[in-house]
Amino acid sequence: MNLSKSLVWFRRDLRAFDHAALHHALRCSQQVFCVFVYDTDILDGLPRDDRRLRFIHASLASLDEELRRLGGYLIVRHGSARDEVLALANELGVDAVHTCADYEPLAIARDTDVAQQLAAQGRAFHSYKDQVIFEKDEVLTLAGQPYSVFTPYKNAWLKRLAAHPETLAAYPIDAYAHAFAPPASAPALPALEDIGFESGEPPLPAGMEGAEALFEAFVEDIADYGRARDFPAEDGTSRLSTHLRFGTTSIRHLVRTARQLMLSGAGGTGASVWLSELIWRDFYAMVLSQNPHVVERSFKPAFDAVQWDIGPDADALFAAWCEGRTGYPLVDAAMVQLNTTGFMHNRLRMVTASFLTKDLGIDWRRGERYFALKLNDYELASNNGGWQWAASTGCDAQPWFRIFNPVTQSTRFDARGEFIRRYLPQLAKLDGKQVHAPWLVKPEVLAERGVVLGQDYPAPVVDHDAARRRTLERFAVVKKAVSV
Ligand SMILES: Cc1cc2nc3c(=O)[nH]c(=O)nc-3n(C[C@H](O)[C@H](O)[C@H](O)COP(=O)(O)OP(=O)(O)OC[C@H]3O[C@@H](n4cnc5c(N)ncnc54)[C@H](O)[C@@H]3O)c2cc1C
Repeated sequence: MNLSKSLVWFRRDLRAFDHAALHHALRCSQQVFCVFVYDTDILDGLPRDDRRLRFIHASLASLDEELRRLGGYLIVRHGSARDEVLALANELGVDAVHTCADYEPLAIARDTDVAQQLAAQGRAFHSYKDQVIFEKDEVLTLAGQPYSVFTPYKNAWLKRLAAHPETLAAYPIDAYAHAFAPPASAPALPALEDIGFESGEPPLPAGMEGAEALFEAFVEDIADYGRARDFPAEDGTSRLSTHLRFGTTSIRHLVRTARQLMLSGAGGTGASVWLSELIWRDFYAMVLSQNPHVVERSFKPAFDAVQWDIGPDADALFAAWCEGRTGYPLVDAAMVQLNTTGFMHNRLRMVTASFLTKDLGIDWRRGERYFALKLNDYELASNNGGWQWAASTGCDAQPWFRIFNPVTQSTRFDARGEFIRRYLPQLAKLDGKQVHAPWLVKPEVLAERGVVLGQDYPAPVVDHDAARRRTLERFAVVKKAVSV
């Protein structure tokens, strides 16, 4: 390719290092422009005070600064992304638009549309793999089918990486920076208020430097990750999910580092456990791209026969779950963490998703949508995969007869109740034994500790054992249809 002018369209790849589309555009063009669009097709459905917008806004400032250091700049537009990109491509007279591939069905439809309209203007559209290590059908079973179980997928993924180590090679930018179009009359980046959102601090350190600071701190303790990652009161995980979601870090950089730590022995057992988590991310991206029906329906069609509870009682239980009023402290503390910070620890995502579907009998799609609204790191593939796993409707799912007991999970993973007390101060005076199931504590003892059930903290909205029996009945419709 030998192009005169190119436009790089940034979406969920807000960085200026190890960036596939930027690298290719710079290499093959004489002049490269960069754009990000605050896409009204996505933003119109969001609340005006959205933590993710604050993260994006801060990350764009960091991206623009880095692009300027390299000799370029970022153009930021607000509108329907497909219209804005087409208009800008026309305005600048570029030969091609370059992007990093997105595997979500709506994004694929948008990109196909943009590619067609660009073609009609005589311009090319190039899309490059960037957000995962292996995409689409790059890792298949020996029979040429997509995997539906994680462990064999992971083994095949590792085998493919061993055979193709060049997959992890970084896409250099600096060496080709002379091709950046200089920032002649670039307007300042718009403030969040200019696009109808409230401004404020991002929910976590944003931008490339925010990601790198988190990663460096995490690597110090990565050896202990295999143990620490299960305890929500500990700071035992990387917290990089939001950065991976918006591409302020590079998945190749993370995998390369994890592998180096494994090879050198410096990462103990933790580095390989952490690498597995990154492979889960690729797995769910693959599942979505190979099975787009999961967006609306169960991965396993037989599970569409499950009848979830609906009606006013189910609505009231759903509201109690959303607001952290179920009377099960670990579930409630987790929901308060989500509502107040936009983050929820992985163990608690499993516990709360299991509770909604198996204890309250509510459709996983309602929970999935709530998480989508609240999570800073929300991404369709991992969220859908996680929910279908917990609801037992997905690939490699938790079998429906293994139902998390919210009290046992609490005593096991928050033994001293530290996490619960952090998010439910009304239970702060209960000791490590009482805090997991306050309804089992004598009312006079509770009262001494400042808690009246039903007043300071709710009584449980369901009885777990009875709910468990109802769930087993609910799943009886699929018992014969599938083998587990
Ligand atoms: C019901 C449910 C919903 C979820 N929704 C999302 C979501 O919307 N976005 C999201 O990024 N993750 C989601 N996860 C996966 C996981 O909970 C988060 O990735 C993790 O908690 C993020 O914290 P961390 O960055 O500290 O993770 P770490 O433990 O440090 O893991 C490193 C990275 O590996 C990836 N990862 C870890 N666990 C998983 C997993 N189970 N599936 C896929 N990728 C994983 C993430 O990119 C994560 O940042 C969901 C899990 C469940 C059970």
